[in-house]
Amino acid sequence: MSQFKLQNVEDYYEIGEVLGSGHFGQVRAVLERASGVRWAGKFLKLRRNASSRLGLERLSVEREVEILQSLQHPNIMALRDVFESRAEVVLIVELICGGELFDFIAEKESLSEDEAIEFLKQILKGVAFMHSKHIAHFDLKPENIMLADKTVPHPHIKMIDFGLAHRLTPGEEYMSLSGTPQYIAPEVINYEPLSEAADMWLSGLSPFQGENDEETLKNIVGMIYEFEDIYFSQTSAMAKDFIEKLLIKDAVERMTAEECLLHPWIKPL
Ligand SMILES: Cc1ccc2c(c1)c1c3c(c(C)cc1n2CCCN)C(=O)NC3=O
Repeated sequence: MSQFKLQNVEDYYEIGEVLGSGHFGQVRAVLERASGVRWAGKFLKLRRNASSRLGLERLSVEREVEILQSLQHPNIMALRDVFESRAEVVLIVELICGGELFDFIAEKESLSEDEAIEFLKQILKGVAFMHSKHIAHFDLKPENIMLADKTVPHPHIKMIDFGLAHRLTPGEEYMSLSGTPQYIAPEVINYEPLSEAADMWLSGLSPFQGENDEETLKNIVGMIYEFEDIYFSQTSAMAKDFIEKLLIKDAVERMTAEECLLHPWIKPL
């Protein structure tokens, strides 16, 4: 059982505004008293007892911490410190000020394929790194792809929220139904053993989006999608080939992150 710092987090960090919240608890801006450096604090409510449905099991928090401690990469949010009290664990993590990639793209008039490739390469390098350590994120979606600083000419990608991440042991089957409907892979919906390939199921503009979650899930399992002209008329054939090689139902046939980095759309000859 991992031991986190038992000191009061507020003795070391001034707690600031809420940046976001989710199933786990809240993310708040924090200021390190000794250095004046700004970080983010992920406040995770712990389950009070085994029968409670509220809060997180301590074991799942330990898993997230252990995974973050082994993932030091320029495109993955860094973990700095961990505090715990009776009711919560606080992860002190890198403050990522550039907002979500999704919003950055939405605010732009247009995004060229070259600009898209520049972002995609960073995401793929981070995913290839975590997969090289047999760690899968299992919740890669636009909200979890952020920018360190969106005011620079070439913004830097930071992947966040490893709350559903898992270290996969070769030969050990891992199933889960967690994830976000419009972005989860067919093998998750079918409750089949999962691998790093579940992270490679294209997320972003989901071509499977249905009227509701049930329809979306049916579209995914049935591989019912189309490159609607209103979105893809200006998309190159190479880009569509890249997408099609990711939207493959059989996880074994789907491109890996390393294979994506060698695809001619990403790495022209
Ligand atoms: C400036 C800002 C604004 C919102 C933030 C964050 C930072 C943020 C951060 C993190 C997470 C898990 C969620 C976060 N959120 C919530 C939204 C994330 N999709 C994080 O790990 N570092 C952040 O800065």
